[in-house]
Amino acid sequence: MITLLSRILGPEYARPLHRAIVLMAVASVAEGLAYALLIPLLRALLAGDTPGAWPWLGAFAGASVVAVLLRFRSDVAGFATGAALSRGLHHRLGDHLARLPLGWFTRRRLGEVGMLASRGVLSTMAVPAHRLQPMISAVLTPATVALVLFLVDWRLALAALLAAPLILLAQVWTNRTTASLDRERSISADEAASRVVEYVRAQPVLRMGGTTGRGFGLLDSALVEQQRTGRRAAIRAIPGVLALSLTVQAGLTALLVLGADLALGGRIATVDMLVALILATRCVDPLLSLSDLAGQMRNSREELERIDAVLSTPTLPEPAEPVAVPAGDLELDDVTFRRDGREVLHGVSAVVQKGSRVAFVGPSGAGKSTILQLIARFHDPYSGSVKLGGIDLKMLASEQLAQNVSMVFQDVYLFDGTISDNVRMGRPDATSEELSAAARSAHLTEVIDRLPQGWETRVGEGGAALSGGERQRVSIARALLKDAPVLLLDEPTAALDPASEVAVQSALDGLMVGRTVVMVAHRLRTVRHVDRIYFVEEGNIVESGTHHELLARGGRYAKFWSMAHMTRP
Ligand SMILES: Nc1ncnc2c1ncn2[C@@H]1O[C@H](COP(=O)(O)OP(=O)(O)OP(=O)(O)O)[C@@H](O)[C@H]1O
Repeated sequence: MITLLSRILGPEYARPLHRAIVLMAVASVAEGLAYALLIPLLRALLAGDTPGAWPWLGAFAGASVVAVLLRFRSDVAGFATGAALSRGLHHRLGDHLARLPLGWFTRRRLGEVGMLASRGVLSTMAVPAHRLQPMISAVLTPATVALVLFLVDWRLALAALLAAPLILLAQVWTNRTTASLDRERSISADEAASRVVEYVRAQPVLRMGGTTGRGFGLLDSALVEQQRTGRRAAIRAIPGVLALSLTVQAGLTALLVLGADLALGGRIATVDMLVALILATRCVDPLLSLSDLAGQMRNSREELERIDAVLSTPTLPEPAEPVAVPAGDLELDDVTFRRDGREVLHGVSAVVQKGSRVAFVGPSGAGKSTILQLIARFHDPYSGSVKLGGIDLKMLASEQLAQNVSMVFQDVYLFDGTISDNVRMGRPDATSEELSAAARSAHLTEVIDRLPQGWETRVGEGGAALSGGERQRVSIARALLKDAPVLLLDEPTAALDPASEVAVQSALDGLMVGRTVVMVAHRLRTVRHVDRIYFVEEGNIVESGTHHELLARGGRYAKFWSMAHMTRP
C-alpha cells in the first residue's frame, strides 16, 4: 500500500509519508517502553513498599506523558500527510484526466471517476490519517512489551515472542479468506450504486412505459445482491476473527500456565509472574483489533488500485516538439478505428479542402460521429492518419488542436457558471464588445434579454437552467468567440423544436462563414448545399459527390434521400 502510494505520488509525497510512519513507530515503541516502568512500580507495590513505589510512579507518569506527546505528534503528522495525499491524488487525477482521450469519458466512466475522486481519495487519505497509527501500534507496542518482559524473566519473554509468528499466521490466513470477497463486495456495492442512479435517471421512461415496478425490480435485485455479498463476507470473516482471537487468548493462557509453573517451582517470584501477566493483558486489545484494521487497510488498498488503474490509462501521446499548423486542407487518410475490439471504420479516406463544407451522411451506426470524433482527436485512429494542413494530428499539442478546431454537437454541456463565463471559455481574454458581437451573431442576445440577470444568469450544472436551443446558442457564441478555422457540427439542430431550429440554424450559418466545416446530419435538407457529401455505410465511404451528382447517380445516397422524403416530406 505504502509502496503503491509512493509510486503514484512520487518522492515529494513519499518523504512526509515515510517520516510520519517513523514517528508512528517511535510513538508505539515509546508506549511499550513506558510499560517497562510498570515492572519496578508493580514490584514495589505488590511487595507492600509504598514509599519505594512513588519514584517509579512518577517515572511511569513522566514516560506516559512523553509517549502521549509522541503519539499526538505522530497523529498530527498522519493527518497532515493524509490531507497532503488527498491534494496530491486529486491533482494527479485532474492532470491525468485532462490528458486522457475525450473518447474515454463515457457515462459509466463519469460515475466511476466521481466515486474515485470522492470515496476513493477519502479512503486513501484515511490510511495515514487514521489507519496506520493503530496498525503500527497494534504490532510494535506488543512486540516492545514482549522484549521488555526479558527484564522480568527470559522464559516468559521467549514464550510471549513465540506467540508472534502464530498471530501473524492467523492474520495472513484471515486476509486470504476474506480478500476475494472484499472485491466481490465492492463490485456489488458499485453495481447497486449505479442502479440507484439509473433508477432515478430512468424515471420518465419507466413511468411512461408503466414499468416503474420493473425498474425497481432491477434496483432491488442489485441491492439484494449487495446484501448477500455483505453477509457472505461477514460469514467468511468469522473463522479468521475467531482464529486470531483464539491464538491471542491461547498465548495469554500459555503465559499464565508457564508463569504459574515457574512461580510454583520457585524459579521466579510470584510478584514477577503477576507483573508479566499484567503487561501481557495490556497487549490483548491491540492484537485483537488487528483483523479489523487489516480489513480497513485492504479496502483502502482496493480503492487506491482503482485510482492507479485510471492513472495508468494511456493518455494521447503529445509530441515532444509540436509542429506549427499551416492553414490547409483536412484529410482522412485510410483511417481504420476499433471500438471494443470491433472495427467500426474500415480504411476511410476523405479530403475537406480549406474553407469548404463537407457532410458525412448515412444510416444510423454507420460511423459518421466516429469520423468527427477522430478529427477532434477524441481518439487516435487504429491505423491511417488524420491530417490538418498536411500535419498529422498526433504531431500537434492538444492546445494547438483546440485552437484550430471548434465543435458544436447535439449534446451541449455547460459549466455551472454564468452565461458570460460559459461563452468566455471560447476566449477568456475577449473584450466585452467581442462578447456582445458573438452573442448577437449566435442569436443569444434575445435569450439574455429575456433573463432577469442577463449575462450573469447561472446556467446550472450541465446548463440545466436553459433549454436545448438556448444551450446550443451559448455553444455557438463560444465557438464564434474562439474563431477556430475548422468547425465540426454533429447534428446540432436535431433535437430542437422548429422555432429554436430556425434561430440556431441561422446562428450556425453565421458561424460557418469562412471556415472549413465538417458536419454530420440526418436532416438531408441541411446538407443539400455543401461542397461535398460523403455517404457512409457500415464504416466505409461508399459514395461521394455533390447533392445533385449523387442524386443523378441514383445510388445509395439517392435511395437514402428518397426514403427520407417519403418519411419527412
Ligand atoms: N462508445 C462506444 N462504445 C462502443 N461502440 C460504440 C460507441 N459509440 C459508437 N459505437 C459503435 O460504433 C459504430 C459507429 O457509431 P457512430 O456513432 O459513429 O455511428 P453514426 O453513424 O454516427 O450513428 P448515428 O447516426 O446513430 O449517431 C456503431 O456500430 C456503434 O454501435
